[in-house]
Amino acid sequence: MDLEFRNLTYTVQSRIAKATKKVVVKGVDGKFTSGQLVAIMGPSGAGKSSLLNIISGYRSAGVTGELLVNGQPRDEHQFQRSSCYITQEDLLQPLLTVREAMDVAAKLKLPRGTKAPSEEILQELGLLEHQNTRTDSLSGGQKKRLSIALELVNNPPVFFLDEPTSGLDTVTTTQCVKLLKQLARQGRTIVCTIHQPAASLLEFFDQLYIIADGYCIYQGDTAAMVPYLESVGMPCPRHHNPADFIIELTENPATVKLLSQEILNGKIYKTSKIDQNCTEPLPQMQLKVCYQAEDNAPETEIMLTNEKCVYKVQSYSNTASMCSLSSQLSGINNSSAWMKIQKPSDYDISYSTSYFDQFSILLKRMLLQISRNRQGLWIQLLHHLMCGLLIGACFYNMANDGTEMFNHLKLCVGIVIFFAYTQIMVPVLVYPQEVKLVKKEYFNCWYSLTPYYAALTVSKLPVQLFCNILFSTIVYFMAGIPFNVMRFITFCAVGNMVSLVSEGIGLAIGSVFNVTNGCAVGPSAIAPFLGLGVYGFDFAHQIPLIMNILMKLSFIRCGIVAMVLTVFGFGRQPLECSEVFCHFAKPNVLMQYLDIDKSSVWMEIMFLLIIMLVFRSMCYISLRWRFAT
Ligand SMILES: Nc1ncnc2c1ncn2[C@@H]1O[C@H](COP(=O)(O)OP(=O)(O)OP(=O)(O)O)[C@@H](O)[C@H]1O
Repeated sequence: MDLEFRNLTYTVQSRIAKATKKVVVKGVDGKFTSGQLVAIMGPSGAGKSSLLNIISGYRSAGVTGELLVNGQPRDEHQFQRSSCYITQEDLLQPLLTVREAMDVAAKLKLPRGTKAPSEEILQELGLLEHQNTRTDSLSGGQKKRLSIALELVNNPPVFFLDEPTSGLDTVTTTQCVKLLKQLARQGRTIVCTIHQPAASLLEFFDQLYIIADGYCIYQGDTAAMVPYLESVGMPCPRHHNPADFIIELTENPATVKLLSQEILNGKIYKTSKIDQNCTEPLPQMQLKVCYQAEDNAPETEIMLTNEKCVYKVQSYSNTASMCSLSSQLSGINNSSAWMKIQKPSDYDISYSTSYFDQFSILLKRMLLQISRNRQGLWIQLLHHLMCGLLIGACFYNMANDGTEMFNHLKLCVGIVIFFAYTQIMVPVLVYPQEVKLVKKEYFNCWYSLTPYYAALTVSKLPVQLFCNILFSTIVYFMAGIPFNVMRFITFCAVGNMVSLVSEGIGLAIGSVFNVTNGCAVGPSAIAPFLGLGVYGFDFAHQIPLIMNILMKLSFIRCGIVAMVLTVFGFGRQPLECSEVFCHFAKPNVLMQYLDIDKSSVWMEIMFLLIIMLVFRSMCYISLRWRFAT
């Protein structure tokens, strides 16, 4: 696939000062041809990653200009299916072995029943002997190769890599670039950003695209760069690394301007080969092209090129004959091109697997990861056990004492606050990192967001429900709440609902913000709900209307009301009274006093359900929004 971009501009807006705009990429042109290993180079902050993100489609907000594939305006969805983006950070699913990660990628990316080429790819990339190693135990170079291997599963023709050699030693860097060269030689377009490569490494790249201060200052064959610099009066000294030299030149803004003008900001391609334009097919070069379309491949690409000119099939419909004459071909100015033969019936830009398959594959993967996170499981279990015992001990055998009305309330409030605070912290702290990984997989068309989100929600339930029920059971029996099947079930259900709402808030925060100080953000997010929840028990008659409405939105209030109604409802007998008179011995007196006697536990649970759906929808929408930009 040939990639082309014209007049590409990328503008970012400061989040703090909205009026401040910065143009990061400034109206550049360029073309990356298939079968070539292309390096985007430039000094730090020049706009390399930004350019790569734009061309790959990883970033679309603030971008203007034209993006073309094989000379045609590109369809972003289709392009995403045929390209992949490998981030600078090695984003790999933790707690899986190399082989498991490959198998999951193959199941998600290939249609059901297709033989996964995992073993061949691992062999080719030198990872077969590490197939049983966990991804988090791999070395930097191995992680990079695994990132490439995962994307190779469905054999995309275009690879984008952001700084694939960063953090690697010289030997590993060379191995990595050699691998990329090999992939390019197999017919793929490989584009990567790279910091000043050593002279020996530079030779591996076929094409260089050099950017400085958002302008293109060189585009062309690697071998043509030194002669070009010489031709503009900037000869590279002998024994000097040309990559270092051109980067050094960018220190002077006037030189950047001059070089950018010379290359017409990327409109010109400098080549070391014989440069000859071919606009018409040459009759004497009539040739017959025969080919065999691969059965499983939705499309087959054939490049026709010789030293002088390159041809492309303009339109080709008769796939049955598998042959074509060069009279059907027409030359394209000054560029190499691909002959693209599509099998219309196989042409499909949707996912390779159904939503249900994606959901079940992702669910299995998540459950496997959860089950392997032994430390996390033990911490969660012990936390619920210890807190249950502690709260149970504080309110030991008080639940049936008519003289202890305020303790009854404290018990209900304490349980709700425990669930609210416990569940918000984990997603706030952990989810931002997961979002980056999910964005990579989503962008590379492994799966759709809906099955992912459904799997995420379901996968957390078993452990969460088990721990919550364990906590509720301990507190229920230690506090001495009289046993009643419905009361016990509702008691556990209310706790679980509060915990699910709280987790939803945590996910919504984690999906929007990359919070480094999540320990502060989690409690702060709960605080307004807590304030409104407690305010709601200020004997509601005197509460202004607006506060009345606001406090009804507090899930903590809903949780406390539901908990009180559960503990004192379901036909609860009058409490024991050890004194002459206990004002609150009859449960309905307490409920009247709290002004919740007309409330229904089922209504409160329904409110909790609605609030939970609102926050979980917010998380889903924010993920969609983040992934779309
Ligand atoms: N979202 C953004 N908001 C503000 N500035 C941005 C944003 N994205 C990029 N920039 C700015 O644009 C410039 C180019 O950034 P980019 O990351 O593309 O550079 P780079 O060439 O890849 O640098 P490096 O090699 O150091 O990674 C930098 O000055 C950066 O601060």
